[in-house]
Amino acid sequence: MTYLLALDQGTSSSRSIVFDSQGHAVAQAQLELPQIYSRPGCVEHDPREIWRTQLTTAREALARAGLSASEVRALGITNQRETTVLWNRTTGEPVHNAIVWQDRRAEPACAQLREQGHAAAIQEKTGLLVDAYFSGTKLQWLLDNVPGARQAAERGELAFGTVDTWLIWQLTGGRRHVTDVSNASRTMLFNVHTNQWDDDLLGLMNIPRALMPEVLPSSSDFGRTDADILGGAIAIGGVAGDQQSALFGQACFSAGMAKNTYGTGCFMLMHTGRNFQTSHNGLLTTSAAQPHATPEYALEGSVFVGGAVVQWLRDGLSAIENSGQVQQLAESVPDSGGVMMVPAFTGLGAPYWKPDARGTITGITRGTTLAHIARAALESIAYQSAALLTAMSRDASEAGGRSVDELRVDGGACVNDLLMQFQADLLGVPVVRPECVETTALGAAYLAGLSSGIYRGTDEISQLWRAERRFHPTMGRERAEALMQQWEHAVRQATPVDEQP
Ligand SMILES: Nc1ncnc2c1ncn2[C@@H]1O[C@H](COP(=O)(O)OP(=O)(O)O)[C@@H](O)[C@H]1O
Ligand SMILES: O=P(O)(O)OC[C@H](O)CO
Repeated sequence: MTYLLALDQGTSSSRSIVFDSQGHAVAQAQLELPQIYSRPGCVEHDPREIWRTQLTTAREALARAGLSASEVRALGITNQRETTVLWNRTTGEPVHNAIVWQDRRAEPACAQLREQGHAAAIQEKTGLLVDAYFSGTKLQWLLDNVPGARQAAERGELAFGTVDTWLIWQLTGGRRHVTDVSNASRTMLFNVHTNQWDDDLLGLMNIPRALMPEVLPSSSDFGRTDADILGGAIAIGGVAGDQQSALFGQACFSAGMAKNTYGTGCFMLMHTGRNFQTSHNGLLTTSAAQPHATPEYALEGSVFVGGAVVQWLRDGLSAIENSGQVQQLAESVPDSGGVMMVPAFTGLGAPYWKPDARGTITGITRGTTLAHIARAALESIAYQSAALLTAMSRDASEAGGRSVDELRVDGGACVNDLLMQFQADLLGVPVVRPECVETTALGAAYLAGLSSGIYRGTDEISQLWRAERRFHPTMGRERAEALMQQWEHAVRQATPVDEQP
């Protein structure tokens, strides 16, 4: 049997999974990553902790699988995206904590870019809406605020990287400073048409080019691990940002194929093939994981509060003791009894982009019980995701592309059958849960398997993808559309008057 090791460095934890070449998880290990909330609106990670936790889990996963490094054909890396690390090339020491994707400190720099009228050109080149979410203005902040950083950067002494780049630097003992196109596409510094760093964008954000890593296709030679790190050298053959990696792990390789990950938030991506499509419906365009040098794209939308609404039922309302109980409670009533919940705890993300919206529960009557609220909470995950799919379908049809005919799902909350059935009902297309829901890590393993010759092409990977359960829509379209209208009405109620259209 041939094995692949996937490193999955997420926001809240570092995980490593050993897969066999058939895509079955053989062993895994996971460690939590400490979050550092230095000031309101700021979220940081210690880059050394990122490395320590990742390395520990990689060693543990290999030990649990009973494998030595020489029995692993290749290693793939997938990671939380946009999170920005800056370090000294000679000492390998970070000059500051990593600035995490959720961190809002770069908003003033983004406001300036918007006021100066650069938003349209940035969207055209990068596919992104100008926002503090992306790495470019985070890096600009570090150069402007860490004493001596700008001068050191101009002397070529520093290196910038997203988390993949930082991990590869560590794994190769500082010999490789590289990233892949899907991670580069989240920096707001990368031209997704030419697959090159963009000098105009680097100039706009005042970033010396000497800081930037080499960009490679997602399935490439990213170097070999130092022999003493994992007990032998392993080829690093695949790298992708976590959402693009999940799209790859779900075998969504062609236009119109889409996946939704139901974690703390929800991330929906639809492949658009080789067509770069600018969204007119509140979505981002991003580089898909690219096995070859040819650019491939996806539309992406994110929901800030997905499974987190279930955590709120558990921790905020004490309505359940663990997330698994939500289904039983919600199923104890036939429907939400007209209750609608909009979990805009931190505003609303795509496709609404309402930062000042706040959570609301509407439609409460004397007969409303906790079960109705639990059901409405669960349904809110599906409503938000349905709004994303509607936006994607609009974008696709405006561009004359293929619309989605099934939605592949993964992430912690996709185990909830009630949620998946309601999702299918709202969408009017089947929702399909694969046998392996570890699709993020699996995507990175597949990318590594391609470059190391285990798979001849993506067709072979498509053959390995297997559905565990298919949820077919059973609700009439009229009813589904009426429910979506009620949802949109509830969204307006959750939105401050000055943000309403
Ligand atoms: N049975 C369930 N029904 C609904 N939500 C669930 C269920 N089990 C877990 N969740 C939710 O899934 C989320 C965790 O999923 P996970 O993919 O591990 O998230 P992340 O990668 O964002 O940390 C939590 O928000 C949790 O509330
Ligand atoms: O680490 P996750 O799963 O929360 O994903 C983070 C995303 O990549 C942010 O864009």
